[in-house]
Order: sequence, then structure tokens, then C-alpha cells
Amino acid sequence: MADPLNIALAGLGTVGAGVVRLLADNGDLIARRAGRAIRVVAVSARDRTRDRGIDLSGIDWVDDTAALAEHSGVDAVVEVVGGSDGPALALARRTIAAGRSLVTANKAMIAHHGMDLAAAAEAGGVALKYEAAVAGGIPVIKGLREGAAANRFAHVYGILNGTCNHILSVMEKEGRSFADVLAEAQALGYAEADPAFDIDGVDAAHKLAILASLAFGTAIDFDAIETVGVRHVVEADIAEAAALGFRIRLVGVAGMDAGGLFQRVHPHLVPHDHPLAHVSGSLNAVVAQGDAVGRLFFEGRGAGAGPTASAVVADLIDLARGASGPVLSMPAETLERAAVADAGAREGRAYLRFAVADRPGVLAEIAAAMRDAGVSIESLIQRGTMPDGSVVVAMVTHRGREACVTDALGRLRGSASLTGQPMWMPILED
Ligand SMILES: NC(=O)c1ccc[n+]([C@@H]2O[C@H](COP(=O)([O-])OP(=O)(O)OC[C@H]3O[C@@H](n4cnc5c(N)ncnc54)[C@H](O)[C@@H]3O)[C@@H](O)[C@H]2O)c1
Ligand SMILES: N[C@@H](CCO)C(=O)O
Ligand code: NA
Repeated sequence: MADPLNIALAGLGTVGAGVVRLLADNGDLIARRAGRAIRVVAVSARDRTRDRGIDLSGIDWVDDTAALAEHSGVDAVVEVVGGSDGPALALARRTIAAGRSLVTANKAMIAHHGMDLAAAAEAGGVALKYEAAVAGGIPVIKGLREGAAANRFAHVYGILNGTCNHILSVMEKEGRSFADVLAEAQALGYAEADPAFDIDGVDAAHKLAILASLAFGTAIDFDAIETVGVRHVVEADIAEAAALGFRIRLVGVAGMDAGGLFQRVHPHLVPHDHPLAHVSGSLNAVVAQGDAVGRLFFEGRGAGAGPTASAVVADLIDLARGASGPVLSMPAETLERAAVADAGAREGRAYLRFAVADRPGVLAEIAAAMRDAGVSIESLIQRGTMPDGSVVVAMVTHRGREACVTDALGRLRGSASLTGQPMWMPILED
């Protein structure tokens, strides 16, 4: 058998410890598949004394994380520290500059610095691999970059955050509170170090920016993504959506047409008969529509130690076998940013929820705003109440331009009949 692939591992948290464990548990099988053993020779993390339940004997401990890049005898570095900048980025840059390959699970870093890092890796002839960065254990980077590389894509969308999906699906099934289920997702190792990245949709947007680049052959453009998380989805929305035949999921959507590239992360209503409605807990799913292959549907665990380590180690196996090709779908220097599509021109159905004062004329006022903005109502229910006693009015519109819904909501802004901010969510189609 060939010489081992010697790796340095930065970060020994959920993912880093998971990688050490997986390499130990499946070492023989991995070596046979990779053609050589994969051996951790150096590690770095914040706390040397912490018991992580893994065996680090015989492995060098390095206090200066970025110095792992030049550590003697290392063939490749695994970065599972996290954070778009700071020590993770310093390590990534130094690793590539040292002529070594890099494997990372860090979607924030790839979303913000992926173009520069990819160009540097390609210029230096080293690999930069990031399967774990998008949808955890699902091989969706491989799926789009390799398996479906012959296709033009019309759209790619999916459930890209395990923490939010766990929160929404447990709230829906068990009626537990948002804060309680978030704490559980953190304890299970799904959440980011700062869970605001999860619940505000930023983590899903990091992943969507990478998927859109792979699908459409454009430069990663995180800043162009309209991002709304799940913070303002309330129990009444989950109940009203269910009564109307939907489940709520945080979905990242990217599409390319003559108007440019559309990218949005937003809570959506998903019809019960759509496959994404049945993606629960920490599962993620990605749908991609290719012109030759048709519809691809990927599903699997998007967060947690085992699924994420599975993707990191798959990248290491690729390196051991001799990975090649561009970092993204084409050489980084040939990728350009796309024009940004106008969201207002999009056509679709929408869910609207109002919390209103319980008095005559309120429904008529809402209906008049809809009529004046050209929004036609498909179904409407008024049955629930908000915790403050306000009446909940929930409706689904017929297909129409998004700009009309925005106009209707503008007409109601400041109305004394509303007791809180209305909620708007698109309804997922195809
Ligand atoms: N947890 C998941 O399910 C998951 C899934 C996919 C991707 N990721 C990504 O993987 C990365 C790691 O996530 P995690 O959940 O393992 O995080 P974690 O917080 O559990 O672990 C982070 C590790 O990095 C170390 N670290 C933090 N700051 C450091 C510093 N300044 N210098 C040296 N070491 C430092 C910590 O000591 C810890 O060992 C992140 O980029 C995350 O977004 C996580
Ligand atoms: N915090 C992320 C981890 C996986 O990227 C999530 O919940 O999906
Ligand atoms: Na993945």
C-alpha cells in the first residue's frame, strides 16, 4: 500500500472529534478504499485538557492553529474551527500558500472568501474541498460538481439548515416552544457557535451561495441573497399553515433566467404532497432541475458529528486517490457574478397572516387592500388567536406577481386594525 496521507486537524469540536472517531472506527475500510491509510499527525484546538472521548495519543498538539499549515510531514489540512475570517481564514490561506491541500466544513468562509481561496488553490495546484460545508453528509457538492456536471440547471433549492428544520418540525409535531427546541438542537451539536446564524437564515444563505455557483457557473455572490430566517414564524403560523394544507420549512431557492440570478432564503409554505414537506428533524434536502437528467432529489442528515465527518472523510479519500479539477464548477478566474433578478417580478402564490383587533370591519379593510393591489385570495381562515388575544387571519393568495403582495402590505402599514407586523411567506412550487 502507498504511504499514508498525513493530515493536520484544526478544531476538535463536534466535527473535528467526529472526524477522529470515524477515521478510527472505519480506518481499515477507508484505507482500502483510498488506496492508503489516512492518519491524523497533528491537531490544534482551544483547550488542550478537555476530554473529548477520543484518543489523541501519538498526535502532535500545536497551540498556534495557523502553524498547522507548515507542520512537518503534513500532506493536507482539515479546517473545522469555523468563522468566515479569523483563524480559519488565516489557516486556509497559509495551507494553500504552503502548497498543501485543504478540506473544510466552513460554509461561512467559502461563501465570503471562496472565490479568492479557489483561485489561489488552482494557481498553486492544490485541492480545496468542502463537501461538509453544504448539507452536511449529503454528497451534494459531488452531485452537482461531478455527477451532474453535464447539465444546464434551471433551479436549485432546498432545506439547508438542520437546526431550523429541527425547530420547525418538532414545533409542528410536539407543539413545543421555539426556545426549548433551539436549546435541544444546540445540545445535539447541530447549531453554529452563534445560533443566530442558523435562525436568521445566514447559514442557509452561505450554503445557497455555494450551490448557486455550482449550478449556474457564476461567481459565489452571498451579498445578493435576500435572507429571512425563522425568528418571526409563530406557533399560529404552523397551525394555520397545517389547516390550509402546508408545512413550514426554511428553504433556500436559486434560479437563473433571462432576468438574472434569483437567490433567496425564506420560510416557505410547502404543500403536504411536496417531498420537502416530509423532510424532518436534522435532515436536509436539495432539489436540482437539470436539462438532461431532470429532477434530482438529495436527502440526508445535514448536521451533527457523524454526517459531517462522513463528508469530511470522503473529501480526504478523494485527496488520497488524487483529486483533480476546478474547486467550483469551472476555474475560479472564469466565473463572473450574475445580474441580480428582480424579486417583485416573480410569480407565485403566497401565505399572509395578520394579527388583528377583534372588531367589525377589519376583514373588509384587509380585503380592500388586497383588491386595490390586485391580489386575489384563494382561501382565508380566521380561527386562531395570538398569545396577546389578537385574532389571527391567515390566507393563501392565487398566483400573482410578488410586487402586488408587497403593495398590499404597504397599503396596510400603520393600520390601527393590525396589532402586529403581518407575516408573508412564499408557497413552494415544483
Ligand atoms: N456541527 C455541525 O453539524 C456542522 C455541520 C457542517 C459544518 N459545520 C462547520 O464545521 C465547523 C466546526 O463546527 P463544530 O460544530 O465542530 O464547532 P465546535 O464549536 O463544536 O468546534 C470548534 C472547534 O474549533 C476550536 N476553535 C474555536 N476557535 C478557535 C481558535 N480561535 N483557535 C483554535 N481553535 C479554535 C474549538 O476549540 C473547537 O475544538 C464550522 O465551520 C461549522 O460551520 C458544522
Ligand atoms: N448549523 C448547521 C450545521 C450544518 O451545516 C445546521 O444546523 O445545518
Ligand atoms: Na454535503
